Amino acid sequence: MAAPLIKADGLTRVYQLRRGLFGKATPVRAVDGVSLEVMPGETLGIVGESGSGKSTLGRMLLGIDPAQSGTVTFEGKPMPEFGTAEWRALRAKMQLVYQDPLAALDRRLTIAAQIGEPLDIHDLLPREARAARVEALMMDVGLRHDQADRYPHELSGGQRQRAVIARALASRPKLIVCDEPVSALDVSIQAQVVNMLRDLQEANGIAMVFISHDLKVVRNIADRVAVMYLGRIVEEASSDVIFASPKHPYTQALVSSVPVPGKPLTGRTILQGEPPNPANRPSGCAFHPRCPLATDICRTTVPALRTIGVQRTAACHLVEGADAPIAA
Ligand SMILES: Nc1ncnc2c1ncn2[C@@H]1O[C@H](COP(=O)(O)OP(=O)(O)OP(=O)(O)O)[C@@H](O)[C@H]1O
Repeated sequence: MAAPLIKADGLTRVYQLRRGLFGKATPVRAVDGVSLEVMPGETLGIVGESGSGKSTLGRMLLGIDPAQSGTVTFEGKPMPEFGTAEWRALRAKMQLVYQDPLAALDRRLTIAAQIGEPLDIHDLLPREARAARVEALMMDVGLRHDQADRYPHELSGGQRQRAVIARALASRPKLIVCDEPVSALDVSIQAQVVNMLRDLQEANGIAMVFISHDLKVVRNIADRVAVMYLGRIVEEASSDVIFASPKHPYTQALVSSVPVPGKPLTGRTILQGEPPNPANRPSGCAFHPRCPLATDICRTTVPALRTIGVQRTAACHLVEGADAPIAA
């Protein structure tokens, strides 16, 4: 079997949340013992409500946010420490695209200059070949030739994100982490940008971690989906399995809120209660205060992430058909 491109083992990140200048610091476990793998060319969707730790996990995978414990390996080697020469060299192979293209772009540089930046930083192409590569990248993402000399503020939000994606592709990365890449865009163009990303990722065999709170978008792009709740993965399976037969009550609630064209929204499971506060983690299963099925064990005992059948893992006491717990 092929080896994973990137592998995370037991990743944990704790922030100290301080209220006011002299307030007592409260530890927030933004990411709590997360393990995952992404195969070359595969797209892993990461979903969950705001504050579930998706962005922190994405940054940790790229080595931008350090782990308190746990490891990341890329192509079988440990992730070098952030900021070192080894880490910078590896950045050509792993890119980040996040929500706000205006913040990601330098407003004083033209679009063509910025798309070509990685080629210069990593010294990837002779000067003569650079212009042609930038032009090809612009075409790939659907930008016009005459937009090369424009500045970011002269483009629409969608065009800016296309430029950011072209820049991310310039160094021929093996992995792109996309953190809510279309959430800030007009709904009418979200699908276009997602379809373009999927086509480019498939054509170039790039692995992708696609972070989003929007399950409609994830369904359209991910091969596999990991569902996060309060810093932990609570269910993971292929996209088909997650959307056709979610097992964890949290996943069921998320999936049932996704509209399916031509189907009325009946039988929906509405998520009860407040979104969770990571600084105040409930005992037992962190989802139990909102879970319609919670029993005594859910209030007292943290459920282990277990394999369910052959294709799925889930962390829920009530899911049946479970095999042995996965080793922590
Ligand atoms: N730099 C930081 N300092 C302190 N706490 C942080 C920091 N970054 C994130 N957190 C906290 O960690 C938790 C997880 O945040 P994170 O942004 O990773 O979640 P998310 O699922 O991506 O949410 P969103 O979609 O709102 O960005 C939150 O409670 C957040 O407040």
